[in-house]
Amino acid sequence: MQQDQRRWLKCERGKQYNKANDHQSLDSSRVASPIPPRCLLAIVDTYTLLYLRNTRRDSASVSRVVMYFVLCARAAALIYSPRESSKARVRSTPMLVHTFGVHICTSSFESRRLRTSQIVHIVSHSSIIICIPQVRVKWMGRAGMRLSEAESASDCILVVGVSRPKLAAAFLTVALISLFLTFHILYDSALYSLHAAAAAAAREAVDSSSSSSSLDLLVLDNGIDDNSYESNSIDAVAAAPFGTPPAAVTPSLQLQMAAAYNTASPPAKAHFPKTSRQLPQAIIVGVRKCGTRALLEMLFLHPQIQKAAGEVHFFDRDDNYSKGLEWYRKKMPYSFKGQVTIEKSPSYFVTPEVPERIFAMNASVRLLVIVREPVTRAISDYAQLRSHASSTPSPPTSSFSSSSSSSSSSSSSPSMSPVSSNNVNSFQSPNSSTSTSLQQQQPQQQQQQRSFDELAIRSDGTINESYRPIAISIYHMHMYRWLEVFERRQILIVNGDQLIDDPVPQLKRIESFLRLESHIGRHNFYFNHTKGFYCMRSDSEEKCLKESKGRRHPRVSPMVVSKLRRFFSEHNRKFYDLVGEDLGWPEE
Ligand SMILES: Nc1ncnc2c1ncn2[C@@H]1O[C@H](COP(=O)(O)OS(=O)(=O)O)[C@@H](OP(=O)(O)O)[C@H]1O
Repeated sequence: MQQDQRRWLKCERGKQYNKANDHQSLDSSRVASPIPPRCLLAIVDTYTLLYLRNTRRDSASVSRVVMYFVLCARAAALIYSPRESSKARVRSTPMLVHTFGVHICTSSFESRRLRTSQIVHIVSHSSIIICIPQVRVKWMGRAGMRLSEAESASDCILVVGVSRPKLAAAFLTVALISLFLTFHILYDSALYSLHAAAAAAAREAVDSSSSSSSLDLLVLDNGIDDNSYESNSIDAVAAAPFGTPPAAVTPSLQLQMAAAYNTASPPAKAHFPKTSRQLPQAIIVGVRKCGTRALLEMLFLHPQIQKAAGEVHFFDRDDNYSKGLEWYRKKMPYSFKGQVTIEKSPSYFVTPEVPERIFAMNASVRLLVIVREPVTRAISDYAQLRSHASSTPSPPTSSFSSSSSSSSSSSSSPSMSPVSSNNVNSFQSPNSSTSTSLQQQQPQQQQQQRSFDELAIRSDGTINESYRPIAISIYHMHMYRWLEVFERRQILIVNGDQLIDDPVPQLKRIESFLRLESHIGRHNFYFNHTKGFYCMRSDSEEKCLKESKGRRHPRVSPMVVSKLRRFFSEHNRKFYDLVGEDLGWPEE
């Protein structure tokens, strides 16, 4: 105790000394005598205190040796470069003390700054005690800084510096968050790689299954671009005049599709613990060529959204539907609890049975209907049909169905009322086409060689409403069926034209519709001038949709366009009334 008191006195004496010599250069002769020989100057900040507290002085660890050299260098810098700012030095000095093995004694220091010249002086004499204030060691008890009874009495240090617990806490928080994020990113990328590997394996399986078949019609893309599964099948159906049974998908092709899809499902074991395949809580039900793929990919930027690969066509194809919900569930991606699984199959929108089937699966499902200005959509549809017709080899045939026959059959087709039982099949996709033959594709393929103008406007100048690209664009004819089954609040109408021009506002609407936190923002997009569309950017990659999205449209005569717009204006108004939103499409 006596020793403690002596040390205390020394500190106090130093304090007195400082008071007396406030802002004066130190006179070493005046302070030399009462000072124990091993006392050194210490300028201690919070981190050093922590370090001092947690490191045993007698441990000869590598870090201690390294520290010794570092501190000696710093001491030299301090002594020989007095012109450096005192602030920097005050920060760098404390370790000196630790290395030279000094203990800490504290006192109620008065507030006062140590001048650079003083520090230099102190260090060069290395045997001075001055108690300098501005020590606010808030988070280390004073007891922790006092000498214990057992310890040597010869050491004492000067404590100068500023304790910064808040800064330390901030650093610690940032460090912890960075650690957490790093871990999260690693975990995410591992998850992504596993899924990618599963998808690649699935694609390989599909490739091999389709290449081994005699018909090379099926191109299944399990990833970003969807058109594959839909394109060949639905396009063929779409090419048919409205109201005629779909003709493109042969039984053998259907079998291939089913086989391909069976093999295409990712291996059941490729998933993380705590993930499972969920039936979709939200479905993009259409409309074809309105940006359904872009919408799904953009939504997939949201961490809470998982998307099904490709198009599942569960509800619109009887053969798929007959396989049951478990089959459908297995087509869904693995998801964590709380994530929303989304599927998109654009032909759901126009297939009469679909609303009730979806309702039977989940009465509270959320539905997204993306629409686009109807004439542009029809032209886009035509462009796709034409592109696929030209890339699909024509079977040898001499038969050719003239345009008038197609038109007349269309005009005599039943009205589009879906409640008519005759009409149920009119929009039915490939599942109902099992009785059709390959030959029936021929006129459709050849039909696509004709111009849009010819196909959309009959020779007598009337609109060919039964031409499928036109028929699909008459949105209210399909929409009302959905509203007979679902409440309006379960359906969100997405503006496909705006999604092209400026995706973020539409995506924000959807996030809120799906009750998800807002996450997707402008940082997720950049405009690709070559493509003429927005492309996506996430932490890991930048991605544009492939060429089949954003095709060059054929030239359509302005007269035909304005004629079609006039035709659609009344239908559009009916659609606006039905959904209670005016999408502002041009009427001329
Ligand atoms: N960001 C972005 N990049 C590329 N394409 C975009 C994008 N956003 C919307 N679109 C529009 O999406 C149209 C294709 O629509 P779908 O994906 O619904 O087509 S499909 O029914 O699945 O075949 C496609 O139609 P076309 O331009 O006629 O090809 C695009 O206009």
